Amino acid sequence: MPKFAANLTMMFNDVPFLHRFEAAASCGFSAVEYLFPYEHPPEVIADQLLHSHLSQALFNMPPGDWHLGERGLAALPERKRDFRDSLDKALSYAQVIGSPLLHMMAGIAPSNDRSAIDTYRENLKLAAERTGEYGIGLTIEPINGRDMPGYFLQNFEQAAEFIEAVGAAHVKLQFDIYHRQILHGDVIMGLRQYAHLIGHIQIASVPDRNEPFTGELNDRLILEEIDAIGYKGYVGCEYRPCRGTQEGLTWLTELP
Ligand SMILES: O=C(O)[C@@H](O)C(=O)CO
Ligand SMILES: [Mg+2]
Repeated sequence: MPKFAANLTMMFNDVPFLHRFEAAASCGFSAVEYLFPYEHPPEVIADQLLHSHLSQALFNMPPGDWHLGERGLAALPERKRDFRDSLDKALSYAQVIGSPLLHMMAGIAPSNDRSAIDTYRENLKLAAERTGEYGIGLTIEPINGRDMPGYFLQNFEQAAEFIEAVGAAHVKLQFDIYHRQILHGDVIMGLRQYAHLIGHIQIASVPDRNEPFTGELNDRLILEEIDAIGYKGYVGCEYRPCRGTQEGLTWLTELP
């Protein structure tokens, strides 16, 4: 079976963010991910990781103003300056925290708009160069438009084209099984097709984004396939626990 990372944005929400590291470790996790660390100094987060003996799997670049509905800046032609600043901030956090991966969110923009596409390509190239200098991997993730209406990157094939056009080995696909199923279905074929591009995987039940093994997918087969394609990274548990996080972890403790 693959190794798992607790997603601290969605899991352990009964305690404040900085307490979730210890909570994850006490449930047996050896790694964590979350959307954004930026409300806390990176040194404080690095301390939490150290004290809880956890590795950082990944986090996202600053998304713009989340409360105003922004969901990333990479495809926004009028926000190129802000994108560069967000990249700088993410890199400085990733260095202190020790994150091997950064996820670049695209933002809300029409997927077929020429200027959004050109901006996204340009920003992806810039982010690839900068992360490369720091020895950090970069991911992009197709996200379904039901959860994130108007999100620019809603297609796995388009994501693969963007990655291949950059042609840098550290630029990878974030394969979120939940989004994949909602966007295209055919999860196992998707894992096989994009095995060479996958840099990070996340899992949740479909359609409710709860614990794996509670939705419409055969999660056992999917986890076996993740091993079969030779994926060695973490699988992020990016789901909203149905009741308590710890009580809902039987799917994980009962895995062979
Ligand atoms: O799937 C998701 O929603 C996340 O992985 C993310 O990065 C944006 O919310
Ligand atoms: Mg995800």
